[in-house]
Amino acid sequence: MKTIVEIESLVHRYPDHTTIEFGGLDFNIAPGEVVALLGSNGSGKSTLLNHLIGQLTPHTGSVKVFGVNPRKEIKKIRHLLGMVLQSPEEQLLGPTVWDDIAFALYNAKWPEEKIVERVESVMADLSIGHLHEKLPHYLSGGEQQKVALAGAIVMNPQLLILDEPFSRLDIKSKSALIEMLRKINQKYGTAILLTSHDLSMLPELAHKVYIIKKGRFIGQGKPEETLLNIPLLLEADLEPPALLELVALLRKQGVDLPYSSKAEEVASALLPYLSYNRRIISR
Ligand SMILES: Nc1ncnc2c1ncn2[C@@H]1O[C@H](COP(=O)(O)OP(=O)(O)OP(=O)(O)O)[C@@H](O)[C@H]1O
Repeated sequence: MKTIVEIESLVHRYPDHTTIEFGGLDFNIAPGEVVALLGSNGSGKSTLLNHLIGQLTPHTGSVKVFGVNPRKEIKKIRHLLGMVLQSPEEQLLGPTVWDDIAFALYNAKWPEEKIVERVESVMADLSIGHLHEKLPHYLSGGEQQKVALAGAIVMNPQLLILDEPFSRLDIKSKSALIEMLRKINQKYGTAILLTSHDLSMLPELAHKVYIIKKGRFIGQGKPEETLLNIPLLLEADLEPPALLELVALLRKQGVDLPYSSKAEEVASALLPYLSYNRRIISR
């Protein structure tokens, strides 16, 4: 299968000699794939993302993104990448929200009317149209995250890299972001790599999940397999979402439940079992 991201025997060494050896299962991303990288604090997620965008130099091993070494040739692939890193406020450089989001389009010399059309459509998708005159510096954390995301998707990247995209968002904004990422993925075939500790949001979004522990990829698969593998999640110090844990436990007891992070779906699959038992008890 064609891949757009590959790493091989990657070892990173920070100046203080903290060393992360990425290993275990192969890590790769195919065009149009939505990949969630899950791991506890310090497991190496941000380090890996920084290698993919050419911010770090491998101690040994290699990284390929769209077939090139991002550390050496980022200019060749920069237009294919959109990213929001862990401190989105550091990415917001325009004097106003509107300028910030439009920045890459002006740089790419888009005609003015196309720029206005595109920026307005992205702002509407993220429900941030009301912020257009605001100074990015004075936005709330969640608003900054959305503005940085708008700046990342405005050029229709082929790979969107998101470090903890849900961390500052309230529940309504999280669901809206999931919806939007799904839309971008389906409409434009944009591949997405995101990191998260919050597993409850992923079942509806990710095509593939990697579980990382201290640089080692210890699990990989479809979310419905990986996120129901409770021992694997616990081994990686990840908190299994309560509903998925319940589904996994009841499935082991032979109860036929769907893989879902929606309580209503699990509840309606459970109801027939409950009414069957109630009939037995009342006899
Ligand atoms: N600049 C640095 N200098 C030295 N060590 C670092 C540096 N940045 C990260 N590390 C160390 O590298 C390891 C991996 O860090 P990384 O930030 O990649 O983890 P993470 O999985 O993204 O964690 P989190 O979920 O907390 O963001 C940690 O042990 C961290 O202390």
